[in-house]
Amino acid sequence: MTIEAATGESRITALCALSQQVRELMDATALTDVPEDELEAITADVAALTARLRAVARETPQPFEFAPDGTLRHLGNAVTGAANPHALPLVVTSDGESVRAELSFRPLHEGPPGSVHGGISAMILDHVLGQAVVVAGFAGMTASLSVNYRKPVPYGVPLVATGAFTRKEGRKTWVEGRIALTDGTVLVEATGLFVTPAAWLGE
Ligand SMILES: CCCCCCCCCCCCCCCC(=O)SCCNC(=O)CCNC(=O)[C@H](O)C(C)(C)COP(=O)(O)OP(=O)(O)OC[C@H]1O[C@@H](n2cnc3c(N)ncnc32)[C@H](O)[C@@H]1OP(=O)(O)O
Repeated sequence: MTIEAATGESRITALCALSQQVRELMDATALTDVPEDELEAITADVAALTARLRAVARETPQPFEFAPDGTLRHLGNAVTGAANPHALPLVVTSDGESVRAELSFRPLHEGPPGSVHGGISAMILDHVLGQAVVVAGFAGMTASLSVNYRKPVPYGVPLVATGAFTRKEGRKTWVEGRIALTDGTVLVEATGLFVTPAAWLGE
């Protein structure tokens, strides 16, 4: 490994650590009960930190790229990106046929009081289904996503998200998936249609 590559990876590690700290800041913000004067002091501190980060800034998040070990990564992705504070970040694995991710939502993700926002569940399923398309050997953009909410999704509880290919027709790929408790109880189900844009195929 060259010094230049090592330096770059070392900075990426630092960026991921910052992103994790910002997630903790977001969680703490959503749950804090400190008094108003303390809130005002913290707001000023955070504003100062924001200005320091913006001193040297890019226009887009970390790109989809090859990591030094040859694997693909997208550190700026809103769902999986370790360098994006918005991401859980979700870690999706595959057995070559389907995909799976273990996850746990946080109070920050609240929609209805005491449970997770339906849009957050849909976002996770959109991504898991998209990776199921890739594992099936295809690629595409979400054209439609149909979500069926069976039970409220709790936060602070271990969950499993899965996705799998169902069928293919021309540039259209259908996949299905779900978020379930670890005992298999299904909370949310989804089916998705992903379309490979003609331009991606050079058509
Ligand atoms: C091992 C390696 C690991 C690597 C690890 C990397 C992992 C990496 C995974 C990332 C996973 C990300 C998962 C998130 C994925 C998003 O979030 S994508 C963002 C959300 N989606 C979008 O922004 C899409 C916006 N829409 C579009 O760009 C275009 O409308 C589309 C969907 C590409 C279709 O455009 P198009 O190709 O021009 O469509 P068109 O030629 O008119 O239609 C083609 C066919 O699709 C049908 N169709 C098109 N749109 C629709 C629709 N909305 N509804 C129903 N049918 C439709 C048409 O009817 C037509 O059918 P046929 O006539 O062929 O039977």
